[in-house]
Amino acid sequence: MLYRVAMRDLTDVRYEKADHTATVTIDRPDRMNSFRGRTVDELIHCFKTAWTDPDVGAIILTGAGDRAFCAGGDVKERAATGGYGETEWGSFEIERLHRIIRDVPKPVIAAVNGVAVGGGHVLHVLCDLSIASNTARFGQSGPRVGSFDAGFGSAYLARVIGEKRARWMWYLCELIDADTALSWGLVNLVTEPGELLDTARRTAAEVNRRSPTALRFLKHSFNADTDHLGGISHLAFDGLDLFTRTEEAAEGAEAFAERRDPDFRRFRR
Ligand SMILES: CC(C)(COP(=O)(O)OP(=O)(O)OC[C@H]1O[C@@H](n2cnc3c(N)ncnc32)[C@H](O)[C@@H]1OP(=O)(O)O)[C@@H](O)C(=O)NCCC(=O)NCCSC(=O)c1cc(O)c2ccccc2c1O
Repeated sequence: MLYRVAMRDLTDVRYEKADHTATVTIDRPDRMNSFRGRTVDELIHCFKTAWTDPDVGAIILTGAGDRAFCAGGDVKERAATGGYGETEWGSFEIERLHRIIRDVPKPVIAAVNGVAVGGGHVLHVLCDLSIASNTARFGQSGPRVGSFDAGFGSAYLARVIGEKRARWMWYLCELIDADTALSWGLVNLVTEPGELLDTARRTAAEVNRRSPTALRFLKHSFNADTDHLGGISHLAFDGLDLFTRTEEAAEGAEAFAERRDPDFRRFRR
């Protein structure tokens, strides 16, 4: 079934605007703010709304509750259905969301209020700035649950924190804490949990005092240096689409849903 996203129909995401700052909140706390197809469509809708609103100068991305910023793709949905559910156009638009976060000509600030893992970790990495609660944890989990992000999610991450650390994150699938993330340059600031949103709003307010045209050109120029990774992402998402239909990927998702360790031994080549 297809549907059209409209602001009044948002179910998975909240959109608020105050003091020239748009706050986009992933609102699925019972699933650790993981995303399904509809969540991604709604996020795109909110980012486009903020992009085209001349009254908005900066955007904050955060998660509902105090446990999770975003736990990536909804693995339970994938284990049950093999996909990420209904979408506006029948396609899972995560690659478009990545592009919009990079391309929107306004600074995007991640307020990481809890765990940022898998595709949720990629979202904060793509934001211009990241501010974390001291309870936040960060990691990649694809090789544990039968997935990967071989474009911005790996190569751009390596650009941000260095090759060894990025490979460690992807190969071991361990979570790191906020202080380690700060020391790796993965986040800009760490705050007390209760001060996170105020700090993000204050940062957005500072950004809003700067020349929007200068910021727009700076963002594009920062991006230009790594934009070729979009081509790799494109290739990798097509590869991931094929991979998620395999028994190996299903073993990862099913093991997560069944709360057991995956057994990938039979897939070694
Ligand atoms: C996030 C965790 C580290 C949290 O651990 P913790 O011990 O604090 O909490 P629980 O494990 O007990 O979780 C609480 C509750 O939330 C449910 N939950 C957690 N994460 C998810 C999720 N991703 N999807 C659905 N549900 C989730 C969990 O089952 C519990 O529910 P109960 O009902 O049992 O209480 C830890 O939970 C964790 O490691 N989660 C999995 C993280 C993960 O692997 N994410 C997905 C990676 S793959 C991905 O993100 C991805 C991204 C893409 O862009 C894709 C694009 C195209 C195709 C595929 C893609 C893709 O796979």
